[in-house]
Amino acid sequence: MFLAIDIGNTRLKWAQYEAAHPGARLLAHGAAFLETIDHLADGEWKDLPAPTAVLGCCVAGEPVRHRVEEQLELWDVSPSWVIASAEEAGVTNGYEHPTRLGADRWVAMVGARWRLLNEGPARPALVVMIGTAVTVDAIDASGRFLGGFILPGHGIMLRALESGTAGLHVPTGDVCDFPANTSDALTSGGTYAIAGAIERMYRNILRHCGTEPVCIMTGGAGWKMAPYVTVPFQLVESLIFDGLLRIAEQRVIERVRR
Ligand SMILES: Nc1ncnc2c1ncn2[C@@H]1O[C@H](COP(=O)(O)OP(=O)(O)OP(=O)(O)O)[C@@H](O)[C@H]1O
Ligand SMILES: CC(C)(CO)[C@@H](O)C(=O)NCCC(=O)O
Ligand SMILES: [K+]
Repeated sequence: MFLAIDIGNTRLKWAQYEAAHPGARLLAHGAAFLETIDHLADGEWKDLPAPTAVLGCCVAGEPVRHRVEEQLELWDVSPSWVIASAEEAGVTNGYEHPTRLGADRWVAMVGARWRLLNEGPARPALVVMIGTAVTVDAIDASGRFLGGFILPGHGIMLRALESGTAGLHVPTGDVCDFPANTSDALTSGGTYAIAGAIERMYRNILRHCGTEPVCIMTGGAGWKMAPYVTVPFQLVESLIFDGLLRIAEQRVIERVRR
C-alpha cells in the first residue's frame, strides 16, 4: 500500500496505490485545498487502508509540510519527501543549483521520462504543468533537464492586472483570436501567453536537440489549456504521481543493491 502526495501551491493531491511502482493499481485518490489539510486524518484519509510507505513532493513550504506530517501520524509510517538532486531515476539535473529546482517540476520530469521510454525510443521531452503557476521544462534525449520557464498561472495573471490597474475588473471572458471587449482580451491574453511559452520552448528544444520533443502536459487546469496548444501533446493528469511511483521503485532497487 503506497501513498503518493503532491503538495502544490493551492491544493494537496494524494493517490493511494496497491504497490510502489509505475503502473500499480490506483485504489483511491483525492484533493484538498491547503486551508483544509488539517482535517485529512479525520476526513478523506480516515477510512483508507494504512499505507506502508509514503512519498511526496512539496512546494508549499515547510510549515505546510509539517501540517501534513501531523495528519500522517494517523498511521505508523514515516513519509519521505523528494527534493530535487543532481540525478534521480534516470533524469539528470542541469539547474545551476539542482536542489533549488521545485520538487514538483523534478518529479513531473521523472514521470515524463518514464512514460516516454515506456512508449518508444529516447526523445527530448517538453513537460508543461498548468496550475497556480505554469512551468515549461525541457529534457534532452539523454534524460538531461536543460532548463525551463516559470510563468504566472492564469489566475495570478488576471489578479495582477486587476490589482495593478484602475479599470480592469471584469467577468471572465472567452478565448478568441481578436478579442473585442475587455473580458475576452484578458482571458485570451492569459491563455495565449501560456500557449506562446509552450510553443517557444518546443522550438527551443527542436533547435537545440534537432528533434521534435514529446510534449506532456499536466496540472489541474491542463484541460483548460488543451484546446489552445498548437504543438502535439499528451495530457497526463497523473504525471506527478507517475514520477513519485518511479522514484519510490528506483529507491527500493538501489537499497537492495547496496
Ligand atoms: N482558463 C484557464 N487557463 C489556464 N489556467 C487556468 C485557467 N483557469 C484557471 N487556471 C489556473 O488553474 C489554477 C487552479 O487549478 P488547480 O488548483 O487545479 O491547479 P493545481 O495544479 O492543483 O495547482 P497547484 O498544484 O499549484 O496547487 C488557477 O490557479 C489558475 O491559475
Ligand atoms: C515554480 C513552482 C512554484 C511551480 O509549482 C515550484 O516549482 C517552485 O516553487 N519552484 C522553486 C523554484 C524553481 O523551480 O526554480
Ligand atoms: K503543482
